[in-house]
Amino acid sequence: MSQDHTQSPQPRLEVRNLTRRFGDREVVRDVSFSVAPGQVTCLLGPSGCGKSTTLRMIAGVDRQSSGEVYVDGEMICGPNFSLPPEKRRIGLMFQDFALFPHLSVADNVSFGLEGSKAEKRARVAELLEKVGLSWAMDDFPHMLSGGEQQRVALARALAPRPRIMLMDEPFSGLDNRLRDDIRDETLALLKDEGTAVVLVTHEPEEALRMGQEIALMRDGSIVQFGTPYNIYNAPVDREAMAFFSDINVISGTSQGALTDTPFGQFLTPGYEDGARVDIVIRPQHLHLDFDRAGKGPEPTASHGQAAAGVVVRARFMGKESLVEFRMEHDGSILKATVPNVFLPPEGTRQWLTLRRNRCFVFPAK
Ligand SMILES: Nc1ncnc2c1ncn2[C@@H]1O[C@H](COP(=O)(O)OP(=O)(O)OP(=O)(O)O)[C@@H](O)[C@H]1O
Repeated sequence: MSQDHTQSPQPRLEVRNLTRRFGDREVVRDVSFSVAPGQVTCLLGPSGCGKSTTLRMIAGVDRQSSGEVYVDGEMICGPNFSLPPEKRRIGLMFQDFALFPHLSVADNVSFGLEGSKAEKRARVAELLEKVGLSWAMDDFPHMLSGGEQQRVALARALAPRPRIMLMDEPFSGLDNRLRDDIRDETLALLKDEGTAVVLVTHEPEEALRMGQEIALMRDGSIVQFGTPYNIYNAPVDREAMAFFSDINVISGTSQGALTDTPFGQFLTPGYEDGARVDIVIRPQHLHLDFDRAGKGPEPTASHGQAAAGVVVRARFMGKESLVEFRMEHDGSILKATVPNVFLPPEGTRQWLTLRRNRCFVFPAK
């Protein structure tokens, strides 16, 4: 059974049970989700998981094997019906957007617009103002920077007032600082226009930053759907957790619904006696006990008991430092991020605790 990721009230875009087979391989399997006007849903996942194929089916440039797509409640493709791409009122924006080099910025934006000359001129002026490029109206694309060209492409995609915008890694050609600015501007503009957006990315930071909702995909299926907060803080499995950050794994064996670890006992309800379990935690939720080298802190309800490890590596990374420990109890390596410039010297012995409410229990791999 596929999960229903649709929501009320009526969504602008609704994708129901989309499946795409190439030969006997299902590259997209039973994908369902919906997007409200002015909202951004990110399709996030590793290369080859089926994100672009999903987008291509919504755009109408690829045909689904089964499933349906609705826009404002009207079916645009289904078992015996497929509206041609140009009739779908769907805007597209890809990484290798191509502006017409021989047309001015204004003509690029008005290309494909219908209506009187005056109407077109007004819409072009409105959009160029929104993307901050009124001054470049008469310039040609080669006279603009990469970021400016991207903004022209956005204005051009938005000019015909698409109900939906499909974006496939649209920002990956830009350098970091520029990318952050353009992402934020783009979001504001899309919201302002009330466009429903599906954004494909393989970068977790981009999805967390851009999406009101994230569909995490793996091997053609959505494995988790939710707000960035929930996807990050309540991962469905170990892979979903590891997709967003480094993880630390503390292995144990469940006995009487409890698992003993050097960090104290964890509740592991639902696991049979003898089942191997992994307690998983992100590096920022490991705490270092700075004050009492040599003598561990007392156990607490929120942090459990402390286990000792020796610093094997400490790296300064700007806002935070990453410290790696070799644990005394089993020689495993645990990583902790420390939110300041504190860099303990290699070889220092320290006590570590885990924030217990940030630990997840998953079946051992
Ligand atoms: N026309 C096709 N014929 C056969 N297989 C295809 C075709 N198009 C895509 N695939 C396969 O479908 C799978 C999903 O591809 P898709 O491009 O949707 O993935 P993706 O998640 O967007 O990856 P990327 O981020 O690398 O673009 C891949 O294994 C790809 O090889």
